[in-house]
Amino acid sequence: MANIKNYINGSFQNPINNEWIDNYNPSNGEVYGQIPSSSQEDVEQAYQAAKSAFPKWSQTTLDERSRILIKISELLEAHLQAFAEAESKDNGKPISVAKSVDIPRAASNFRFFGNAITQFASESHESIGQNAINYTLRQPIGVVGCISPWNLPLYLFTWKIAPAIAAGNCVVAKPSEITPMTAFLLGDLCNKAGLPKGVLNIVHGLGGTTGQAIVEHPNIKAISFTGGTATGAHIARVAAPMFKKLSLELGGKNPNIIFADCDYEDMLDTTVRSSFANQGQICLCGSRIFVEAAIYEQFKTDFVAKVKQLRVGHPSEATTDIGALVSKAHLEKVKQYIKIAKEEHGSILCGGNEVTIEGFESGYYLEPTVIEVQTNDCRVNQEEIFGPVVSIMPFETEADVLTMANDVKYGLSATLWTNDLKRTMRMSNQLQAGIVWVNTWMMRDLRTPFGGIKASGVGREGGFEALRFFTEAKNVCIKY
Ligand SMILES: NC(=O)C1=CN([C@@H]2O[C@H](COP(=O)(O)OP(=O)(O)OC[C@H]3O[C@@H](n4cnc5c(N)ncnc54)[C@H](O)[C@@H]3O)[C@@H](O)[C@H]2O)C=CC1
Ligand SMILES: O=C(O)/C=C/C=C(\O)C(=O)O
Repeated sequence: MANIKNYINGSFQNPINNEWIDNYNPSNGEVYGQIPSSSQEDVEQAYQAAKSAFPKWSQTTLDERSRILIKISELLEAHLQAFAEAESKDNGKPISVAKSVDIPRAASNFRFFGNAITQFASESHESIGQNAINYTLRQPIGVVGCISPWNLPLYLFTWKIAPAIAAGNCVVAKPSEITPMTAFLLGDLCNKAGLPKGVLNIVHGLGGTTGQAIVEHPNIKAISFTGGTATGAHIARVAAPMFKKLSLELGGKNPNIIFADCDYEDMLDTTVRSSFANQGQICLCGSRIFVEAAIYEQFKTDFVAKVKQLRVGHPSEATTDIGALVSKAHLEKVKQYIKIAKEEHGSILCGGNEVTIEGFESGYYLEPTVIEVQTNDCRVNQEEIFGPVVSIMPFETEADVLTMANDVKYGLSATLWTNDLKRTMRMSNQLQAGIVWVNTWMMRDLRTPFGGIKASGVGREGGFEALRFFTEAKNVCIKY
């Protein structure tokens, strides 16, 4: 059994209440370890450790903070294989994805913010004619909370804790209880890299108890959260009256808009990826595909043919394109949407069924599924499914597709396929999304603002936006 412990004040501890949660391997449906079901007392201990570490860490030079973060990055790279195997086992994603995407990006997050903090500058404003100069300090907040989801476990966990620590804060962090393993393994690397004890504290447990205790803690002054929109709304209700800073990265129902003048083969390959990467469990996946009528039938034939070639298999097989979904409950949720699609008179063009993998019959496998819908105004097009399921439908005009793309409660990302520059400019301006990709998908530059509008969240992560979130601006005005 692979048992996990809390990482508090630089050491590994059992939960005070000695209560545990089973940890499942999605590839075979078996329990393979236990994780702490931490209580408010554990969160308080983590908070106290963070509070004690803060005076020194907040005064640690930027060079030293940078050195430690880059060292963590190097250690992650040195342990790539072990971390990728752990991530794949915990989450069900193909090991190839964990090895080429998740763990390298986690390492990049530390390297990026290790470098970024040395370039982070504050502003000054000369009050001309008033004999005064203003300068703005960017001070760390103190103890901050970071709560992350299960779809990109270490990738998103480190996307929060790296900027928080770089900016001089101390952190109480909680990974998803569904995928806690790599966050647990990270603690050891932090010690090896020389991160002072108490700067990062990792408390495991359920959202409604452990997560809730972080959000409710009166002295944890900022919360950075990624996860479902309903949970984000709940966190906002708890945290807002306490005047906490909030960064909420929530769900998406992203349009993938394909015009007839696009580079067809590039579009086709990328659309398969943007639909089904990570079993479709990425908030940025293009789950609503709109295709210009002139190429709709051709696209439908070619897309379905390519999707049928995707191999659903055990995550450890090099040939696997689609691994297991993250949990039994999530598999059931996604299957429920396939049922809803049929009730709504959608046509299942391919997929729609569970897959049994020999030797792993209790794993959570589902065929990649393409549903042809008649209207954007159906549940399959309006609600986040977050699995290997996409819808397709044709459109006639730019105005029509823009209306449909925006006619959804979410506003995270949008992808546009066209070679028409003026159309690109018009549509990029009008699409209601925090991120627009044109002729590409999920091309990431960590300096760029990342986040959504509408029900997709509040605030931006990435680059200096993240460092601004994790600092308080204080203006000093000096009259001379
Ligand atoms: N980034 C995204 O867009 C993500 C979206 N989702 C969506 O959310 C749906 C539900 O997935 P869940 O695993 O239930 O996500 P969730 O939003 O409940 O979980 C995300 C994190 O929040 C924590 N959490 C839950 N309740 C909390 C609370 N009251 N206070 C503080 N922390 C809390 C969880 O323990 C986990 O660490 C998915 O089916 C999917 O549609 C899920 C994961 C990521
Ligand atoms: O920062 C990125 O590159 C990706 C972020 C993805 C999510 O926030 C998500 O899928 O939840």
